Amino acid sequence: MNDRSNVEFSEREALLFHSHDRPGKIEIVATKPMATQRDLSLAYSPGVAVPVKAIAEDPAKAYDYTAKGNLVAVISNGTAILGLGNLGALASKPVMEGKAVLFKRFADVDSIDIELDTEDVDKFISAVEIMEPSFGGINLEDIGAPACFIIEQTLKERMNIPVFHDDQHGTAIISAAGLINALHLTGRDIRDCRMVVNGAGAAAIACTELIKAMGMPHDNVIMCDRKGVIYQGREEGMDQWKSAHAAATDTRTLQEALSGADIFLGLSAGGALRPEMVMEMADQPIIFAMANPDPEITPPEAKEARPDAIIATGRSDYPNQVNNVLGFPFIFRGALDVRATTINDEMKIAAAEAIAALARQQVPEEVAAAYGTSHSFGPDYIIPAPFDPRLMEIVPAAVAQAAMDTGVARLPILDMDEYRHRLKSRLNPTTSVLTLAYDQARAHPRRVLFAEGEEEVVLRAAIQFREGGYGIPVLVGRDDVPDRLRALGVSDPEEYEYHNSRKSPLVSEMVEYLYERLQRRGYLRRDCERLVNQDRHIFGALLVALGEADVMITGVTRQYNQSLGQVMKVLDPMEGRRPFGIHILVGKSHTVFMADTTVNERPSPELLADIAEQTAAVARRMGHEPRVAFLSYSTFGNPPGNWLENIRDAVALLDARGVSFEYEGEMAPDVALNPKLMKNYQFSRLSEPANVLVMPGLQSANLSAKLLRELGGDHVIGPMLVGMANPVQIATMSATASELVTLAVLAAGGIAR
Ligand SMILES: NC(=O)C1=CN([C@@H]2O[C@H](COP(=O)(O)OP(=O)(O)OC[C@H]3O[C@@H](n4cnc5c(N)ncnc54)[C@H](OP(=O)(O)O)[C@@H]3O)[C@@H](O)[C@H]2O)C=CC1
Ligand SMILES: CC(=O)C(=O)O
Ligand SMILES: [Mg+2]
Repeated sequence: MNDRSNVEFSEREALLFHSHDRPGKIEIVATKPMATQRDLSLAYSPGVAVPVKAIAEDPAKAYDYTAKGNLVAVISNGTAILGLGNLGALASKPVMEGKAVLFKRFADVDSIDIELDTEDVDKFISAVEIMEPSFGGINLEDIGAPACFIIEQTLKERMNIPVFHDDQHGTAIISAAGLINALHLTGRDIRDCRMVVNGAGAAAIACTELIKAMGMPHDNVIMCDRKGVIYQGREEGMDQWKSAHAAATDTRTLQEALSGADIFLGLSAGGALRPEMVMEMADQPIIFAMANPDPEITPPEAKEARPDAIIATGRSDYPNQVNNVLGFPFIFRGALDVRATTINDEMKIAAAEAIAALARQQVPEEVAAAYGTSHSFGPDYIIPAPFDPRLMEIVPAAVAQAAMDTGVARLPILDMDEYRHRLKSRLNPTTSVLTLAYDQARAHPRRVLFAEGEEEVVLRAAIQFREGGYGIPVLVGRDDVPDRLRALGVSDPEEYEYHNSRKSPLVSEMVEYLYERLQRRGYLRRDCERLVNQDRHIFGALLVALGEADVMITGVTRQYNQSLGQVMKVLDPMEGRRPFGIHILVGKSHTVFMADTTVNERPSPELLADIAEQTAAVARRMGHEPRVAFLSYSTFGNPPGNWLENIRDAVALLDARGVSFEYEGEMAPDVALNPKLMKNYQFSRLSEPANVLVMPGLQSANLSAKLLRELGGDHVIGPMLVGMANPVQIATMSATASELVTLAVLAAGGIAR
């Protein structure tokens, strides 16, 4: 299918993708149980009559009792399917289904595709306008110009929900965001640039209008269509929308128009821009070849002709994807959440600015990983990737705020911070659990020591930690730390504190400190000197011990137990505590805490009881009412075995201690977690499935945690080390930067203790 980009697939593969399993890309999933007769009576007749009457009395109640408020129709007649042209309503269905699933994937907006088999503008309008009761918003898609302008304008006037032609405004918003950053990088002022737009259809006209509204003078823009330059006085193939952009120019072809131009904006068809045309453009030309599926010119061709160019396409498999997918899910999210009556210009500009600003910030690790290479703001990264999780928090909030500021919000958001948290948790359950911890870390920034500052993943974590405002990173590393930070896109690496064990003035104090601790454990002074100079875990832990940092993060360069062993040469557990590890499993609707997954091989009854109490405390700190299950292969003595006494004694110890949470055991994991199986044990003291699982021993605990991490559907946080006097977190060797930041935040915020 395509041999030039870095993603290859065959036509067969594309067809199989769409046909395998269940044909197509969407299905409907019920949000209410449909298991019993009673459920059916409530969901349908007779129960359904109650909300019917309520809505008849007060139409706004439709938002409370139906899916309307989160439902968007993606509607097309297939007259301009991508850049493939007019292939009809039915052929557009795969694209419309695709848009519907993107709505869901990126912004948790429910969406359904509707293909209307008509090119008659009035019929199209009548069909859509009577759908208003069904939907919270209408996304028009792939309707050719000029019909699309009339359709959208009329529907906007007639409907009281947002109507948004994505090829026009979605594209305009994203290309404006990309252009803001490309101009920024090349030091240009929008008022002095010359731009050539190829295409004069839905997308091209809307993009040009927005860019002119942002300050580019009308006389600096030349627009071309299939017949060449749209000049003043041209009569052939014109309409009122093209005429509005006709230029006073002697040029007649795209090639002539491009001579000396700063910007090429392609919204036409694949292959329309040839390398020799690009050669004529100004220095550092900006080339947005946005036709889909094939751009006007491919990035390799453009780069060969002009190595100094900044190049963007509409595709995800090249750098700089300027595609409306970056916009429409998040724009509708914001509009739906305030029940906006429309999506106005202020909301569009707010979205463009928010997206542009995001690209100038440090790229999160999961995004860098998805790209397969590291990215920071520059010619190959002028626009965030659609799967950047920050889009979901930032863009809808900006759109919702603009809707409120311009008086089109029917349900204003009273607490914007709370709304942003809600946005994050819609997609990523981990973040809702962590939100408080992140807030806490921001409110009380602490000094966090990243002991393995020679590792790129650690540097990334330190950057994210600082840029997120979560605290002050302190790095252990050599003198190239600033250069390496700069290479990762940090503009002020000198602001980062780092300690080099070969040069640190603290070394002699550290050696004394360590020798004092280890002299009766078989260590000579010179052993201690060597440890301080050569072991970053020891050196890092000593920095914490001497008060240079509050929290320590390490673990990516060594096995867990080796890292822990070194750290414990320097730092102590809390008085009367034995450190242990917790893995936190975060699913779509549940969070489970599993312990001890990392430290104690055969916990005694006392230790099992301690682990239960302390893990319950962590669960509480993370907003969950703990229900502890002591796990075993056996449930209440069945099958009988030799290893149950420890667990029973631990349960008895909790009885004696009179703890304030539910606990029960011994029980198998399915009994602990499955409500149906639980019902077989009416005497059990757990009122609901357990959310704290105390494991009987390290073997089963560690391997369960690792299996779940590798195979399970849940997101896994941890292992989180608790019980140390100074907060220390030891990550796994496979940890990503985001995972390191999470551990740092949990430790700094006092949740992991
Ligand atoms: N990256 C993105 O996010 C998006 C990309 N697009 C892409 O933009 C393109 C246009 O889409 P849309 O505006 O919806 O479609 P329209 O049908 O509304 O407009 C197409 C326009 O392109 C012009 N055109 C077609 N071929 C050429 C050519 N070889 N040279 C010059 N002009 C040409 C047509 O000229 P004429 O008027 O003479 O017929 C027409 O003006 C498509 O390729 C689409 O995939 C669209 C939306 C978003
Ligand atoms: C991306 C898009 O909407 C298009 O190419 O039509
Ligand atoms: Mg489209």
